[in-house]
Amino acid sequence: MASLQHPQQTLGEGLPAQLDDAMTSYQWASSFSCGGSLRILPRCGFGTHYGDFTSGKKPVTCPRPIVFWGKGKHTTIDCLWTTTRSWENSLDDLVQDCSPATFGCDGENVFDEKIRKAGALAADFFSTNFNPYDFGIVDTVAQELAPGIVRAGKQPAVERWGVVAELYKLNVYSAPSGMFKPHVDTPRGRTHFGSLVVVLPTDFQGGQLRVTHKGKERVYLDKQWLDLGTIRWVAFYSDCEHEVLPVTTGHRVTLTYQLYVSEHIGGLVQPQLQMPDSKSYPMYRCIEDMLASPTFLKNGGILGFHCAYQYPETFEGTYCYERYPLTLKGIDAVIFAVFQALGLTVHIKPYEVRWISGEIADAKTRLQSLLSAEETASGGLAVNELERYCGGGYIGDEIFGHVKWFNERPITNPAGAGCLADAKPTTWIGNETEVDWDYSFRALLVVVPAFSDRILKA
Ligand SMILES: O=C(O)CCC(=O)C(=O)O
Ligand SMILES: [Fe+2]
Repeated sequence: MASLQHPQQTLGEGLPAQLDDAMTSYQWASSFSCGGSLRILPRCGFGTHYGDFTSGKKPVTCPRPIVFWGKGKHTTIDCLWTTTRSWENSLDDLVQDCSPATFGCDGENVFDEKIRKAGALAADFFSTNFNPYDFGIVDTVAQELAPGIVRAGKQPAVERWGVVAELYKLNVYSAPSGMFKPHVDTPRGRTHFGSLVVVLPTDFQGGQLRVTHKGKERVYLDKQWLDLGTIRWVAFYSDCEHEVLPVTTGHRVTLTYQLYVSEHIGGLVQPQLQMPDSKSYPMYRCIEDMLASPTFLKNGGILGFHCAYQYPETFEGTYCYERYPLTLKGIDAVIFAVFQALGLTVHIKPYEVRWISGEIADAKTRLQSLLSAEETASGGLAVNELERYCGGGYIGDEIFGHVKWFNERPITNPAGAGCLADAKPTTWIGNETEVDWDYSFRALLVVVPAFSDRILKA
């Protein structure tokens, strides 16, 4: 019996539609990218930048960034520091020592200046004094994008989780036409979720970064003239399509990092960092009311949510699923967290779009079907089969035949389609080729007991 009763319970028919609305508005308001800036403050004499953090009044500043590369070469990157530095190399030296940047396309690293015009130094060919951990950048990314608002429930090891930023490349996009056409970043493993771009303080124009997700667009780095002498950074979910617009003057020099969720970095992330209370999401109340309604999936069944984002997947199949909750992004993490907080089991199953065939019912019919009383014996069997998945075992895709879908199946990310239509006969480009990992969709499969057995956690 449902332990929670709300007045809305009698309005059973409208409840799925309310949840649908709450999910839509959350998606409109939620982040798939974030960014910030950091002022460079040259130091004279003694003293550190970190000491200032305690005052709470001064903005966080950072020292001039220096890049070291080649045999003893180095240059300080600060366009406001105009004095000639005879003891250093110039920015032009750095630009010249970069190799032409490639991108991944159909399993190969391809060089094609119609898609990407840039220079690159791989992380093992340079070093820098700039460290994004020092200025709260990684902490901010963890708070804004961290999929890890969800802890993987039963595992104590997951108490310490956090975000790791792995230095990947130095890139230079130079005038008159340095750019990178729309693409998604190549997935690099199960816990990979995003990309961080740090733009060093050179003087350039153009070179905005455009990131899109489900029709929403954010443009970063579009106010250079205000930002001379600052380091700017942008982080985004790497399955979201993005592009670097043409650089019209100067050199745009960036450090790029791969963002991973990590469970074992202890000191870097405060274990006491709280996940938001699941009850604070508007979806919580909708879901609670829906489950408390006797008309909602009366005889129980598997309620399916198609995830809004795509996730790295490898050929080995759907094992190691215990880590999946840590990497859920945005609304996907919220839906997972809410059902889990209410005491229901939620399984995360990757799939390819072609596995889930058939017509997609319109929203009204789909939501209405959740309130109809039919379906059952096979629903019960499927629930039992799904429970076997609990121990990390494999469950076949037949399960999808028993799922009652809440939302519509997503369409494949059209990354690069626009530019590649002219350039190459393919539909997918990444920032590097990668044969072992691909983006796949995921479904959240919620095991909903029959109303008579439903006990919700308060
Ligand atoms: O430099 C940027 O703003 C983004 C670069 C990028 O998309 C990439 O390196 O994959
Ligand atoms: Fe990219």
